[in-house]
Amino acid sequence: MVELSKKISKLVGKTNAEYGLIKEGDKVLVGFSGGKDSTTLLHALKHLQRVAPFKFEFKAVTVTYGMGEQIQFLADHCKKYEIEHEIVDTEIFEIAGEKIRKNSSFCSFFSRMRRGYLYTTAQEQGYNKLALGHHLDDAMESFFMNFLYNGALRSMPPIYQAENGLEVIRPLIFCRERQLRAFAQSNEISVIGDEACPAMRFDIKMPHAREKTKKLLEQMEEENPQMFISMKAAFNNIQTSTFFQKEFLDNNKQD
Ligand SMILES: Nc1ncnc2c1ncn2[C@@H]1O[C@H](COP(=O)(O)OP(=O)(O)OP(=O)(O)O)[C@@H](O)[C@H]1O
Repeated sequence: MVELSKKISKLVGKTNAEYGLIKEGDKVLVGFSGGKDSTTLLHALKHLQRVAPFKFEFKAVTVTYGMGEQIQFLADHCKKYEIEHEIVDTEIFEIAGEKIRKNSSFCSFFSRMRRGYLYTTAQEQGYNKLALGHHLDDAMESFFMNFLYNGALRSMPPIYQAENGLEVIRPLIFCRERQLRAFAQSNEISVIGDEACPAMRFDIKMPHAREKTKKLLEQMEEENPQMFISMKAAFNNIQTSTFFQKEFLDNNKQD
């Protein structure tokens, strides 16, 4: 059996209760890339199944891109830990090559297409939730990328509804990336590397904005080790009437 740290299991249980992520009778499809995040997610859900006072089922699904990925070890991992697993083979790589050039849009194309396959698989097989392995560092990176490069204040919610009614959930959203890395290392679980997009396994560089944002956050945290605590609190303390957007300023009174 794997050792899940108390910190991770507590955080996942708390997040689950606070946001109503998984409930009695849910059927949850788990996006399993084989990276440290989704691998931890599988084991966190396995643990939740053992300790939660409600029953739910889940299955891991790996989407391949038609890039000759070697993923037998993912199937082996799931078999070893008695986790149901399915591989959905696609030709995303070929379609991407035809549609876009080798630049940063490659990564968002991959992720949109992959999400599409996961939504369809969930819908076709009667799953009502899709769980993804995003964590707090992902949410903060996404916030800063949108803030600094895309002109939007947006991040990654713990739960949202996709167009087809499927609920997408992020049980690890309050875990730090380093906790997930430590989980994989201490259990000697082999995982796929941390590339921000599958194309990077080949000859495509990490998108400029993402790379810059990651570095920026690292530097900021070195100077202010409490930074993530404050940022997490800020995400729960959104004062919309202090910005420039007109619809939030109607009848705006401030002390
Ligand atoms: N090929 C895939 N098949 C199924 N689900 C995937 C796949 N790739 C990513 N996902 C899901 O989407 C989430 C976010 O993907 P992303 O590539 O941004 O994360 P990541 O940091 O590489 O995570 P991980 O460490 O789990 O690979 C993953 O945690 C996982 O749940």
